[in-house]
Amino acid sequence: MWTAFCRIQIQPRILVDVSKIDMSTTVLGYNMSAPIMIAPTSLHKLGHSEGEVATARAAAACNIIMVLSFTSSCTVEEVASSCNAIRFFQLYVYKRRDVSAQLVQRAERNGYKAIILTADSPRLGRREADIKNRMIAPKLKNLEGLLSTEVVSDEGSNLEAYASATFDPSLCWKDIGWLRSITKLPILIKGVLTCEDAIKAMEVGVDGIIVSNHGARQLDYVPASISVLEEVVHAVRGKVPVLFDGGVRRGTDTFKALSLGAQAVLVGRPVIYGLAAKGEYGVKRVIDMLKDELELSMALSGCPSVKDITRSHVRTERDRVQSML
Ligand SMILES: Cc1cc2nc3c(=O)[nH]c(=O)nc-3n(C[C@H](O)[C@H](O)[C@H](O)COP(=O)(O)O)c2cc1C
Ligand SMILES: CC(C)CC(=O)C(=O)O
Repeated sequence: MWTAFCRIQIQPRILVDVSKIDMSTTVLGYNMSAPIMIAPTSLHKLGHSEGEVATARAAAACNIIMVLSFTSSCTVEEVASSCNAIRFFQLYVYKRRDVSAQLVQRAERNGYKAIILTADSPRLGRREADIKNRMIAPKLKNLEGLLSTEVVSDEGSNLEAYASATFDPSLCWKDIGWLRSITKLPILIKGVLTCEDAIKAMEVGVDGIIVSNHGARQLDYVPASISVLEEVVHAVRGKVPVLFDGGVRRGTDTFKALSLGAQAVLVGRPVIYGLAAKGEYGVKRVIDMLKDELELSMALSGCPSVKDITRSHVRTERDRVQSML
């Protein structure tokens, strides 16, 4: 993914008044200090004893939106009562639909503002490190009293065994209607990589799209998500917001994704690294670094505000090929 970002050049404009840089923006009408969000990642207590509560407090301190994973270590309620961060809730749909429905309804009751349906995981990808290390299955506090996620298997990845036992591989487009019937919250689909799926998502009436390849953890040989962002943006034609994740490590990466039409980026691994290193402070540092780098990139590109970042501020490989024809 990093090499895909490297292939995109930035085309700065000079002699623009950049004495003030405004990174603020909105997603689904919620204000944020910068177009950077926290991607849903599971089990934050593997990184730090305070888990998602620390992550959420950092999101609140930075005034950015956090997406809580369905497979979080802390409960929906614990995270909600820990701070005033704007939170979205990521959903996996289980074979036991009633369990997923209860989680959605708890999220709604506890002030989460949107449901992010992760649609790229009917099954778990073949994660060979997890198989070799005999990855443990998560004990999910959210599901206490609802469903046991303990899978007893002596070999391979217990995470994979857990996913096979619980995730519903029959989930399909018509089920967006089911999800609509159980919540009033906006629904965003995470895992779109083609314009065909972007069009289908709009046909079933989703409120937003997240271009993502799940951090390259699912299917090998899918494209780097940054390389398909633009075609999805074209297909969507501004009808719903398009968010982006995958490989954002620098402010320049955020700048490139915004130039190609993303409304905001989500960041996965860097947040977990910051959490593991220094808890809430570590996550805040990671976000502050990404914000500082974006601010400088905007200044040096002649973009005083997020809306000033346009398609003509980047040059992709396709642009270079076309200019040679
Ligand atoms: C350790 C880990 C756990 C993840 N857990 C989830 C999850 O529970 N739900 C989900 O939708 N995506 C999950 N993802 C994918 C992220 O939401 C995101 O798509 C991806 O990590 C973005 O790429 P980045 O890590 O390069 O920023 C996970 C990713 C990682 C690295
Ligand atoms: C528990 C897992 C299925 C969470 C996930 O989405 C991931 O590890 O990529």
